[in-house]
Amino acid sequence: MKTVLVIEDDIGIQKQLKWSLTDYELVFAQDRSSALTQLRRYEPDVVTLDLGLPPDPANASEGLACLNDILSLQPECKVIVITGNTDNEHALKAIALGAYDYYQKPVDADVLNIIIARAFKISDLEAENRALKSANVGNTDIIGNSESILKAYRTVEKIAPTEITTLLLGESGTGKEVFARAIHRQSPRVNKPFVAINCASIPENLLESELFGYEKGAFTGANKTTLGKIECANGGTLLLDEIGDMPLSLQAKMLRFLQERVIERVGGRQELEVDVRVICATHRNLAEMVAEQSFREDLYYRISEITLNIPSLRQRGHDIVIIGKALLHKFNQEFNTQVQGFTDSAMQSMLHYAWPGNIRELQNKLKSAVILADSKYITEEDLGLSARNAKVDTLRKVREVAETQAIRHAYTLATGNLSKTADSLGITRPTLYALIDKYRLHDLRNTETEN
Ligand SMILES: Nc1ncnc2c1ncn2[C@@H]1O[C@H](COP(=O)(O)OP(=O)(O)OP(=O)(O)O)[C@@H](O)[C@H]1O
Repeated sequence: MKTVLVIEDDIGIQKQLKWSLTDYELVFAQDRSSALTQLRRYEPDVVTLDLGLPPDPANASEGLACLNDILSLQPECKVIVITGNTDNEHALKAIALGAYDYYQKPVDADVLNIIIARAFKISDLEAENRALKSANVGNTDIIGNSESILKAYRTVEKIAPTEITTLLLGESGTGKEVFARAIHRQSPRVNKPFVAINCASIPENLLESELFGYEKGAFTGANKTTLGKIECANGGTLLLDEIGDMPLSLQAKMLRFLQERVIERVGGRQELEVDVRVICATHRNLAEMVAEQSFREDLYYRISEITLNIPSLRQRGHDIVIIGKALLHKFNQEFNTQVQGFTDSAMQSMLHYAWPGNIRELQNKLKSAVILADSKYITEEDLGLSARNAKVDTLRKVREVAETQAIRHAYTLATGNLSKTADSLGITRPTLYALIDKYRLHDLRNTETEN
C-alpha cells in the first residue's frame, strides 16, 4: 500500500480523511516539526498539507514554510496543499513555490482521491524516468548497472584514452558496436569520424575496395577515385566488425595496414599514410580459428593488444528488466502506444529466458509485444516467451561458467601471475593457457605480471 503523509492539525478532518482515503496507508502530522519527522521516516511520494498550521492557523505562513522545508528535503515529493474555500491567493503562492496541486475545503472524498491517484501516477512516471536516465553507464548508450557491465565499462574508461588496438569479443547482439562507440566517445578522437564496417555483410570481392578504396579505372565500373572506410576514418576510429569473417586473402593486407599505418587503394601505386585507431569485434572464437588456420596468427596478436569480453544478456541479471523498460519507453514513443510495464510473469520469464540473440532479440520481442499488447501491461504471451523457452544451462555451459570464475578468482589472488594461478588451481601452465584460449580470457595474458 502506498503511503500518504497528511499534515493536518484538525483531528476531525484527520478522521474524515482516514475514512475517505482507504486505498492508502495514511501517516499524520499536526505541525511543521512533526511533519518533517514523518517525512524523514516514511519518505512518502505524496503529501497533503493544510496551509493553516499552528502556531498561525488563521494564516498560511507556517504552511508555506512547511512546504518549503518538505521540498528542500525531498524535492520530488508531490505536495497537495489544502486551503480554506476562499483562499486562492495562498493556494497560488504554494503552487509557485513548487506544490503539485491544491484543493479547497470542505473535503470531498471522490475529488481528493482522484487528485492523490494522479499525483502518484506522475510521481511513478518521474521515478521511472530518473531510473532510466541513471541507467545509462557514463555518457554512453550502454544501459545497465550489473557488475559484469560496470566491469566492462571500467575497462573502456582505461583503454579509451590510449591508442591500443582493442578486440571486443561477445555473442551476437550483445552491444559490441555500442561499446566500440563508447571507446571512441571517451577518446581524444571524439570529434573525428567513427566508421564501422561489417566484414561479414560485404561480399568477399567487394570488401577490399570498401576498406581500402579504389582508383579511377581500377576495374570495370570504377568511374572515379573513391575513398575506402579506412581513409574515411582518418583521424578517428575504425570498427572492423565481424573481423573473424574477413577472408584470408585480405588478412595479409590488413596486417600490413595495422603494422605500418599505410594503405594502397585498389589499382593505386601510391602508399597513403593514415592515422586511424582500430577496434575489432567478433562473436567467433578467434583462438580456435587460429588453431584451425582460418585466421592468421600474426593478425590475431596484432588486433588483440587488449581483449574486452562483452557479457551476454543472460549474464547481466536484473539489467534485462532495466534495458526492457528503457526499450518499452522508446517503442511507446515510436509507435505512440501507452504500454506501462510488464506483468510479473512476463518479468519472470524475461529473467529466465536464455536470450541467445541478446539485446537485439530483446528489442525484436519487445517491439512486437508493444504493438500486439491488448492491455497496459505486456504479458508472457505478448513476448512469445513460455516455460518451453526457459533457460536450461547445458553441463558444458555450467562448466564454462564455473571454470571461468575459478580461473579469474585464482588469477586475482595470484595478483596476475599465471604460474601461481596455475599452481593454485592444481593444473599445469600449458593447461591454464589452453583454458584461457578456450574461454577467451585473453585479458589475463595481456595483463600478466612478473611478480
Ligand atoms: N547495454 C545496452 N543497452 C541498451 N541497448 C543496447 C545495449 N547494448 C546494445 N544495445 C542495442 O542492441 C542492439 C545490438 O547492439 P550491437 O549492434 O552493438 O551488437 P553487436 O554485438 O555489435 O551485434 P553483432 O555481433 O550482431 O554485430 C543495438 O540496437 C544497440 O543499440
